[in-house]
Amino acid sequence: MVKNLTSIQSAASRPARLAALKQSFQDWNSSPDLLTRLARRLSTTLSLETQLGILVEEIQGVIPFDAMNYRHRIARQDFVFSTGMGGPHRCEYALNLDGHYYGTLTFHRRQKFSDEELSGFEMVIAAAICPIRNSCQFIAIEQAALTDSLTAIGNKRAMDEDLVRAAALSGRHGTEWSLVLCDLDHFKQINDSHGHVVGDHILARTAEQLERSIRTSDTVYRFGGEEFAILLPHTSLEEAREVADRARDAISRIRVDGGDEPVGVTASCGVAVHLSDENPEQWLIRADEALYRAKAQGRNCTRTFAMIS
Ligand SMILES: Nc1nc2c(ncn2[C@@H]2O[C@H](COP(=O)(O)OP(=O)(O)OP(=O)(O)O)[C@@H](O)[C@H]2O)c(=O)[nH]1
Repeated sequence: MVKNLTSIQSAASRPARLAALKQSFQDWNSSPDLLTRLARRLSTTLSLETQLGILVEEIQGVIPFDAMNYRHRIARQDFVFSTGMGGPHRCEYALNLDGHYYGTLTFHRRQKFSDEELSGFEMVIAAAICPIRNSCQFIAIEQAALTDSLTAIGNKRAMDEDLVRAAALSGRHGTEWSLVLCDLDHFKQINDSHGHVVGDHILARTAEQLERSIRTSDTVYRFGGEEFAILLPHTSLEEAREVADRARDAISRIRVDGGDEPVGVTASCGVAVHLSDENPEQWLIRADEALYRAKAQGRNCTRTFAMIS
């Protein structure tokens, strides 16, 4: 109680400082100074794209340029931002902070940049690098939350998000979406006979093989222990069935060193094409029913939902 009273009294005895704070807030909020405004605007967002757009706007006001490009590889994905058309002269800045790299910024112009302009770029980049670092780290964390750590492909959360998007897009412009569920056969036996390390190697190789057997527009996920899925845009049920059979064939060729002998595995697949007005759960349930039928009918085969309805 006494302590609280003291702090209230000491706060009340500092009106000059409060007035200075108020003034400084007003200056900060409406500052004509580029670096203050830039730092304030960049700190309002964790979208790297929005930040780079702000950077373009603010720099253009002092140093004219014809094009700006930014590129960085974040969490195994290329992030590229480009604006304008490049000129023959360029200056390039690798963004490094505390020993970490946060991408490369390149400015292009028809006329050569002067030394003053070059040092101007450096000052602006020095003010922008911390917010850019924060956005890069945010993308990496977001990506990690959607990635399966053993196989480095999308996890269940990524699959759930993509299924919602796919169900919304399905049917628009005549787009057909198919879903393949792919479950390794008797995987428990592999773990029990050869150990979890061998099992883990098989899971990692399965993800590799699945990624190799699809187009770049298709996506592979590991959504359970030995359960994988492939989401296929612009793909009919019959085409998806062919993809599933190709994936099973690729999986059946996997051989992992199991000590005495190489260890192989087979997979069963269930396929369902998205029906109009169907929600993602209903779609998933139908693909799962087809998979259940593939398991029940001897494994190492593909079943489509159409065949069992
Ligand atoms: N090595 C390894 N095993 C896992 C992992 N996640 C789940 N598993 C194992 O996967 C096995 C799945 O077993 P079940 O669900 O009985 O399926 P199954 O033996 O493949 O049988 P069917 O699917 O009916 O052919 C279990 O033994 C789990 O312990 C993992 O990350 N690594």
